[in-house]
Amino acid sequence: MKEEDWRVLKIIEISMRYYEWVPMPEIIKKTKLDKKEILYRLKILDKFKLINRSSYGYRLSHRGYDALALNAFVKKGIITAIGGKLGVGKEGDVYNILLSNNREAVLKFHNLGRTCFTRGKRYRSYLADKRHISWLYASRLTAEKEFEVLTDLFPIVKVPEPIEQNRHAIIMGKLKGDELKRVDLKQLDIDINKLFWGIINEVKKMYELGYIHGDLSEFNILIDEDGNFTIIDFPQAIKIKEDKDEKLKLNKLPGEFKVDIEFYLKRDLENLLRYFKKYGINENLDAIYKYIVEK
Ligand SMILES: Nc1ncnc2c1ncn2[C@@H]1O[C@H](COP(=O)(O)OP(=O)(O)OP(=O)(O)O)[C@@H](O)[C@H]1O
Ligand SMILES: [Mg+2]
Ligand SMILES: [Mg+2]
Repeated sequence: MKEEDWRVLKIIEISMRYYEWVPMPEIIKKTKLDKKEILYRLKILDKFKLINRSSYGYRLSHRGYDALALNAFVKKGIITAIGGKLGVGKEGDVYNILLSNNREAVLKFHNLGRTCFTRGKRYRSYLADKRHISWLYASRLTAEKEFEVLTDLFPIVKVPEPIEQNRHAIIMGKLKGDELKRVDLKQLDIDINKLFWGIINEVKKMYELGYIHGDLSEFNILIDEDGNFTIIDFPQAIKIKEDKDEKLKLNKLPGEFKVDIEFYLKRDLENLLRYFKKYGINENLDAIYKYIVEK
């Protein structure tokens, strides 16, 4: 791809703030290229499936958005190679990458709207007042959110190191190990009770820093063969203070926000208790909840 191809693609990206389908006259006006050249560039972009077209005009495809983020990382000299897919989540794909300092890392694309928007509710707190949200905007917002949370938590809490963010993509430190869900803890030479309390203590630290994970379960904790664990996947994290402010703005009684915090935190804890019950850990939800929220 040539510089002009990227230019046309970026103009389409920018114009999508105003158009569902960006019309040709707009592309001509903004790129200052002539129509013949633009048509040629669009053909290339179309060949790589970076755009979609209709009778109204052109728009960025999900792949096109991925390409723009990737190109930005490459141009900044951050990424030198991209490898295989590590995982396909409901909201995005995770790839192995190589940084320019030869360090391995992972790249996570947030792709909201590619699948259905069933998790929409969780995002409502920060998308509430933005009408007509496009997947483009929503995906970028969740990536920014996840990056911000990781930045606030790392390295105090055991989470991946945040490295870079661009558009809907974040680069973070690569972790060894597998999802708890896919590991048989009995096969590991570890103290399961210690692991459980280790995770609970991370949740407590997270809470003290003002966050609730919001989707904590055996799917979002990675563990290596030595029993070292890391908590991942933060786009839906709940910022305790922000929630408080939001509710106060809506003229709710101060007591009411506590209900939400308690609900989300207890739901996370219930997931953990359910998982660890299979390994003979029988702790009481209210007692653990109290342990986390008290100073
Ligand atoms: N920093 C990392 N290092 C190694 N592997 C990772 C890392 N981050 C994510 N993964 C892998 O990619 C998978 C998907 O990542 P993550 O859970 O963050 O994305 P998601 O799309 O939100 O997934 P879900 O649909 O489960 O919510 C993880 O389950 C894990 O296997
Ligand atoms: Mg996940
Ligand atoms: Mg997730």
